[in-house]
Amino acid sequence: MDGALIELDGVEKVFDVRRRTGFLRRERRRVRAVDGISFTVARGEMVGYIGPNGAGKSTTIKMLTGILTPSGGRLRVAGIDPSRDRIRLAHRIGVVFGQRTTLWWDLPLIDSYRLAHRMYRIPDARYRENLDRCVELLELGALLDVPVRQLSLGQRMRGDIAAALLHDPEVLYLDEPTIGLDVVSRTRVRGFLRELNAERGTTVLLTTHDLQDIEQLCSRVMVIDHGRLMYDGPPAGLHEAGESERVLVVDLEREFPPVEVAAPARVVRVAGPRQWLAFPASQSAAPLVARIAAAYPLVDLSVREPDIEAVIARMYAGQSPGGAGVVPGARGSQAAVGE
Ligand SMILES: Nc1ncnc2c1ncn2[C@@H]1O[C@H](COP(=O)(O)OP(=O)(O)OP(=O)(O)O)[C@@H](O)[C@H]1O
Repeated sequence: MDGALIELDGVEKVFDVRRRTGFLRRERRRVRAVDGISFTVARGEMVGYIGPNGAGKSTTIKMLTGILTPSGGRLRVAGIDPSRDRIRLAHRIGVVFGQRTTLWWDLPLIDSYRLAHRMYRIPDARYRENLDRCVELLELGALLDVPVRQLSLGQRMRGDIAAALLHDPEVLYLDEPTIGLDVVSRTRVRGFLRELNAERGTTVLLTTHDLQDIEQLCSRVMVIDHGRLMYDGPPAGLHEAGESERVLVVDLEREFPPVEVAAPARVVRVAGPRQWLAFPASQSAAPLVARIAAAYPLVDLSVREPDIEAVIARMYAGQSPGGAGVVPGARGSQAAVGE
């Protein structure tokens, strides 16, 4: 890592929204989608950017690509002001929006790549090399001649990731890259991103609703809510800051009273032979499982991860000023202000 590649200093984005409130009446509201965010991302970092629906994630990414102009603050990507120099920046960044495709719907996959080759004026040898590598690692070989509209969601997503990387971007923004993917596709996409980051040192900023994406890929995560940065630190600290819990579900041979386990683990639900035990997400499930298996006839078990909304809700509840990674003054922000 040599210096900051992404720099935000007090960045804001305010939208003016007109809403019909009656037959002839309209109300103007100002929505503060991003409310004074500051952070830097160093070259080679792989950072998660998470938050509940409407938190301001996509708005931040759109400002980082130059699609939206900030209402205030200072923003630089690779030393470039994105909204002023969008074309020059486009050669340095790659963008994947999980819910939309940049590929040509009716054309075979390879045609979108040929187009990128020309559009970005990628040297022939470099294009060939990058394409071969993406085709191999993302297993796209059999799909190159298939029209994009015939691809499954997972295949299309892999196709989109390759398209974003052909011009060797230094930064890759990924907006929900694993949304709607099955387990196999998700694992493949995560494996590829890990390799890309390790081998090429590509800086990755990833928004997702899947906490496992963050835990498996990122050494740093930022949480945004109501347009403000709530947390910036390691993923493990996220659980500590929010004291979130995982749930161990055990199936016993028959009905039992609530199983006896040591605090802070506790039984939160019993239904016939099945019992649900909550325990801190920062702790391993292994000792708990061992204890139950030693004392009860255990038939089956599974562990449920907390979702992002639950982690953030607990973070609000348990937020202590100056706690590890919790951004001071983050609480009490307002998403919208009236005029
Ligand atoms: N073009 C726009 N005009 C008006 N309001 C907008 C616009 N884009 C976003 N917003 C509002 O700004 C806020 C932040 O939206 P944003 O899409 O950045 O959230 P998000 O964190 O990406 O949410 P999600 O996880 O649902 O994609 C929301 O209140 C949203 O309604």
